[in-house]
Amino acid sequence: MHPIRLTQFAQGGGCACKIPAGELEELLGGFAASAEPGEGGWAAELLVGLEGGGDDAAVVRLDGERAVVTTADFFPPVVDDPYDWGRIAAANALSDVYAMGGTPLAAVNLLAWPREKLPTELAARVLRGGLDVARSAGCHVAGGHSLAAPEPAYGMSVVGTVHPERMLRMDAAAPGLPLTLTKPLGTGVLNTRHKATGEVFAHAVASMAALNREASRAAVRAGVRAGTDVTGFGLLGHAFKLARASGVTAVLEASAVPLLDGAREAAEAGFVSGGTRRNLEWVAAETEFGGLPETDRLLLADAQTSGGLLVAGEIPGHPVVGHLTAAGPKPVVVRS
Ligand SMILES: Nc1ncnc2c1ncn2[C@@H]1O[C@H](COP(=O)(O)OP(=O)(O)OP(=O)(O)O)[C@@H](O)[C@H]1O
Ligand SMILES: [Mg+2]
Repeated sequence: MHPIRLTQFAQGGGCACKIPAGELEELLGGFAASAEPGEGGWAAELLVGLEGGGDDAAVVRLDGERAVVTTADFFPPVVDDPYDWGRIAAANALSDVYAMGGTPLAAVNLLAWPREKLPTELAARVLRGGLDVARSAGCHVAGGHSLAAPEPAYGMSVVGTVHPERMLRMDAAAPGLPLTLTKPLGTGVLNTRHKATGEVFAHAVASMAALNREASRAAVRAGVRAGTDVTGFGLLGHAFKLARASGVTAVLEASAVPLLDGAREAAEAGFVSGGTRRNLEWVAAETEFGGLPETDRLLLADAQTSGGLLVAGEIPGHPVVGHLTAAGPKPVVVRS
C-alpha cells in the first residue's frame, strides 16, 4: 500500500465527484441562449457550445478547414499513486479533444494543493505523470496555474484543432447507426474499492491512463460524425446526452458492454459511489430497462474516470454495444 494515500485527501473521487448532471443543467440553463455579443461582435464563429446540453469541448471556426477546440478538466485524486493520478488526469483532460475528433496541441496544468498536509515532492510527481502522458500525445504542457487549497485537485486545460466538417459532435447521430464503445466500464467501482481498501487495480489504472487518440483517429477516418467520451455520467448518462442532443433513441445491449475484470464483483460487494447512484437516478425516467437486474443498471451508470469513446458508427477492433433508432418513447432502451 502507498505510504501516503492520496485518495484519503479527497471527499469525492475523479469524475464521480462532478456536480450531478441534473443540477449542472439547472445551473447552466439559459447560459447559452443569453449569450449575445458585445458591441464589437464575436471574434470567431462558435461551432459547438452549450446548446442542446453541451458537448465535450467548445469549438470555434478559424477558417474552412480548421477550428480550435478548447476544454478543461480537473479532479481530486482517484488513485493513491501520484504519478498514476497525474497520468490519468491528463489522459482524461486530453480525451475531451479526442471526443471531438480533434488533435490536442497545447495544455496548461490546473493544480490545487494542500501545502500544509502534503509534500511538494508529491505534487511534482503528479505533474510529471501529466507531462509524460501529454508528451506521448504530442501535446505541449506549456504553463498552468497552482492554488493552495484544502483538497488536492489536478487536471489540464487543453487547446486543439479539428476539421470543422469532420468533428465528432454530440448532436450529429442518426437512426440506423451502430454504437461502439472503446474502453470497458468499471473504473468507478474499482476506484471506489481502491479508495476503501488500498487494493491496487493495475489494469484499471492502465485503462484510465490510456489515450483515446487512436480510437478518435480511427473514428474520423471511418467517417463517424457523432460521439462523446464516457466519463462521470456513466455510459447511460452519456448515451442519454448523445441521444437527446441528436433526437434519437439509443438501444444498448447490456450483454455486449465490456467490463474490466473485477468490476462486477466490486459492484456486487457494494463499492458503488454516490455519483453512480445519482447517475442512475438521473437517467431512470429516460430509460427503459425491462427486467435488467440492479447490479447491471449500476454498472451501466458507473461514473467512469477517463473512459472510452462512445461513437455512432463502427471502429475496427472495438465492440458494438448497441444501435440508434428513430426517437421512441424513451431516449435510452437497455436490452438484457
Ligand atoms: N462551470 C461551467 N460553466 C459553463 N459550462 C460548464 C460548466 N461546467 C460544465 N459545463 C458544460 O456542461 C457540459 C457538461 O459538462 P461535463 O463536464 O459533463 O462535460 P465534459 O467536459 O464532456 O465532461 P468529461 O470531462 O467528464 O468528459 C459541457 O458542455 C461543459 O462545457
Ligand atoms: Mg467529455
